[in-house]
Amino acid sequence: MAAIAAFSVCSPLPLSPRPGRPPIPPRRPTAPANTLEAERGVEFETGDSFFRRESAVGRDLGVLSAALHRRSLPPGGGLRVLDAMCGCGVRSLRYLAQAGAAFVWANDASEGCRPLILSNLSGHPRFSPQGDRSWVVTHLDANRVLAENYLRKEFFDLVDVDSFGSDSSFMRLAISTIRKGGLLYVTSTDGYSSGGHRPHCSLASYGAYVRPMPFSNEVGLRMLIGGALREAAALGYRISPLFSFYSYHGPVFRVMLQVDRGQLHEKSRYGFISYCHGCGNSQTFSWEELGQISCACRKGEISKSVVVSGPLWTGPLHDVTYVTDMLQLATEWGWACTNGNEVDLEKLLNQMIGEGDPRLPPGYIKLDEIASRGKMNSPPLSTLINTLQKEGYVASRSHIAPNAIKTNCPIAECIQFARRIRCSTSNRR
Ligand SMILES: C[S@@+](CC[C@H](N)C(=O)[O-])C[C@H]1O[C@@H](n2cnc3c(N)ncnc32)[C@H](O)[C@@H]1O
Repeated sequence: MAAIAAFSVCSPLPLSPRPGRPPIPPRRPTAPANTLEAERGVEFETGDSFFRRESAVGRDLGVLSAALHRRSLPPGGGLRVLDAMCGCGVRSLRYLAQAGAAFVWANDASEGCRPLILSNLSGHPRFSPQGDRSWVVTHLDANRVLAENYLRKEFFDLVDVDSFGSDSSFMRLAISTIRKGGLLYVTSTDGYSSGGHRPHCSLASYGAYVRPMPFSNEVGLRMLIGGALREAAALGYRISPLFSFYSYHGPVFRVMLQVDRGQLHEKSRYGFISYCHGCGNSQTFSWEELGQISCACRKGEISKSVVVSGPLWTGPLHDVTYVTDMLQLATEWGWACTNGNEVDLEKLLNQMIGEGDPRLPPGYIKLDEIASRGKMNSPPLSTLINTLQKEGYVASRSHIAPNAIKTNCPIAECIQFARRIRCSTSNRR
């Protein structure tokens, strides 16, 4: 920390706005032409920056969360956002224009993005009527921006770290820079680690030894939450996932976490997931139970096809009440319906509400797996879900895999139900 402190003394970073400073009209620098984009009515240029149109839904979800958080702040407390890897600045712009942020710090290591970011933000006043700065743009390593704000005790309500690869090297400082009860929005594109193909890398980055499992993309989200939880605990904080989002464009794993002081209330939500390649069942284990598995394994009582990954987050992927509020806001804003290239947020958020049921264990089963294990054609997904629910099980779709179900019904019984559905359909023909 001493080295960081010394660094910050000679920092060229803008400090907090000085009271009474008069507003300076923004200068509009020139941005590269022909790269105009629009998201939910907000226009911006992308130039040569790293920009993915497919990430618009991740930005929509971030903006909805930021707006909900702004509503929860005490009167007079404006929303402060740190967009640590802003690219062309689209998120910063949307946090200002759509979520009503009072202040956004837009940072990207690439100085080449500067004209673009300035141009995109220039439509938004740089100073509030009270003379407070509304946004600043810097080009530093994300960790340095986080460290300098932390050292100056300048905290944020939302820190957005939209990184390439693993986000784990930014996690500690990002958590430290968040106001009590604030939000951390993190992204990882490390699909190899979540797929179980690099267990030593997942161990190094997230503290989890991950083995190949059929629901590896859900494991990726759980690995990300588990890694954040571990870092937070070391700093004396606890985190709770508000929503988790996987997108196959990348692939990209995003989680929105609420950060609070103190220990995790529910310790049983951090443990191990086992999967049996032989029978298809999965199970969760606490630290204590893991000891029993390895003991049983040594005695040859557990099939060799069982793999165990962890420790990971084993609790719900989403907070159902929170996602319901997001859906309500999306509906209020007219974002719930699909519009051209935009993702159908209503469908996505409803799927998240279904799969956030705390009674659902981690993992999902693809219909193909049910069909292949039962040696039959796949039953219709919605019919199987309805049947399982009528039989008293919890069942929902997964936003991660469109042809999969999440259920607390053991796979052998699922196959029986699927077989009955198939038989009754063919009898009706
Ligand atoms: C995935 S892109 C960001 C995209 C942007 N958030 C959006 O929604 O369009 C990641 C960005 O991080 C920047 N970057 C990479 N490493 C960085 C670091 N260590 N610190 C700050 N920025 C970094 C890159 O220049 C790149 O623009």
